[in-house]
Amino acid sequence: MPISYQEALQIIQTSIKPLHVKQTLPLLNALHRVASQDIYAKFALPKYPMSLKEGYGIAFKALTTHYPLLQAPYPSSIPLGYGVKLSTGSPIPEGINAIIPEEEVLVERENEIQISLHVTLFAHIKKEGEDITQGEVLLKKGERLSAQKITALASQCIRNIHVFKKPTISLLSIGTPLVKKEICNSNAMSLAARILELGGKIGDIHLCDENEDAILKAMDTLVPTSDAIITTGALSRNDSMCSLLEKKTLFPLFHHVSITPARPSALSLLNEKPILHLPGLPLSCTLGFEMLGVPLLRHLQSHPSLLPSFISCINQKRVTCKDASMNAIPGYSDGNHFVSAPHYEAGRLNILSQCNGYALVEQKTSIEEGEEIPFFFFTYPPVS
Ligand SMILES: Nc1nc2c(c(=O)[nH]1)N[C@H]1C(S)=C(S)[C@@H](COP(=O)(O)OP(=O)(O)OC[C@H]3O[C@@H](n4cnc5c(N)ncnc54)[C@H](O)[C@@H]3O)O[C@H]1N2
Ligand code: MOO
Repeated sequence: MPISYQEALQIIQTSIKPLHVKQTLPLLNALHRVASQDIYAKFALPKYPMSLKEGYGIAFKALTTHYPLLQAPYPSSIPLGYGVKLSTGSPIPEGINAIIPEEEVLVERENEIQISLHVTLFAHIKKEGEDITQGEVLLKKGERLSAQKITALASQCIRNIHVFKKPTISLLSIGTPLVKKEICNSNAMSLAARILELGGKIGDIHLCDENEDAILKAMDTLVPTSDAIITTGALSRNDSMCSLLEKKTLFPLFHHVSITPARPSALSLLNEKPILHLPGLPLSCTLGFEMLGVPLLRHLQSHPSLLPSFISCINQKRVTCKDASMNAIPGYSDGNHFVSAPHYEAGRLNILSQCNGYALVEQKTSIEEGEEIPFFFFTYPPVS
């Protein structure tokens, strides 16, 4: 009896330990890595109020249009009715409460400006701490370092950050036709590329025949140098991977999940290292990885949530679901609408290259046109 998808996720969360191995890296080398501690702002930015325009700062005085200009060094506070010349980014002297951009000045002389009576107080002034306040959290433990997050860290002169070690994932492709080179190992390359995209490292990629001894031997070789292993293939009834799990030679934390495709998937532990077993059929393998491998990788990297973010999309074309299990339906979304891939049977190989994500639906016989469904982008937020 397969367990539900939610139960499988819960088992990943509760039975697998996140890696929690920390390293310190220079900021740029840490791009896309997961922070292992909160990082706080050491100081406020800007450090002082600054002008956002080339022009003049004035200490506004009602009904005044002529402002004599003071030269630096300024008095401790600019008296009402006086002005100073300022550049973009200049600190604003005490007492200045409005900026007049130079193009709005009516008459510009060396010692005096003439402006209109209508002045907007505090316009074009960036306040102290408006960008970043002292003590503010810039990056949270578990958050991934993006180019956008780097802006804030670099502005604080932070050069090195503490991140979690990348999980090293090894792949074991099971199949005699693979060993005999009758078929090319597209599953391993596909998973390896996806693991790299998700911030993992690839350990070894091994091939082995569909026999129990060969599988166990290969796993013994891979375990010491890997944080986790993914096997593909030989999960059909009576196949060697399936029987190793059924006999509990490899103790399954779960085996058979109520998901479509990739129902025969399993998770086991060998020397405390997680082994995810995915089917060999290419689309079952890749979508099984999205449903179970992505959460495992996120968990190993201490992500607070196992599933990536999703958006709600309006289904554009009726889709029939295979059964009531959690169905992953590959397709394309423009951010608002969803269209499923035309044919996505488990054995198909090159479907996902025309998709940018998948919808997840459970307990449904069909998804009607106009129905709202959750959609997961392969890369979130989507690139291009
Ligand atoms: N009688 C039944 N048959 C099947 C059942 C069932 O309940 N009763 N379950 C089906 C389900 S569900 C799945 S999923 C698959 C699981 O298949 P396997 O994991 O045993 O797949 P393999 O036999 O290893 O491979 C099948 C096929 O896939 C291609 N393949 C395999 N590995 C690779 C690779 N690394 N790169 C590229 N392509 C690969 C290849 O064409 C294999 O021949 O079982 C159903 N059957
Ligand atoms: O994993 Mo299978 O894809 O349910 O045919």
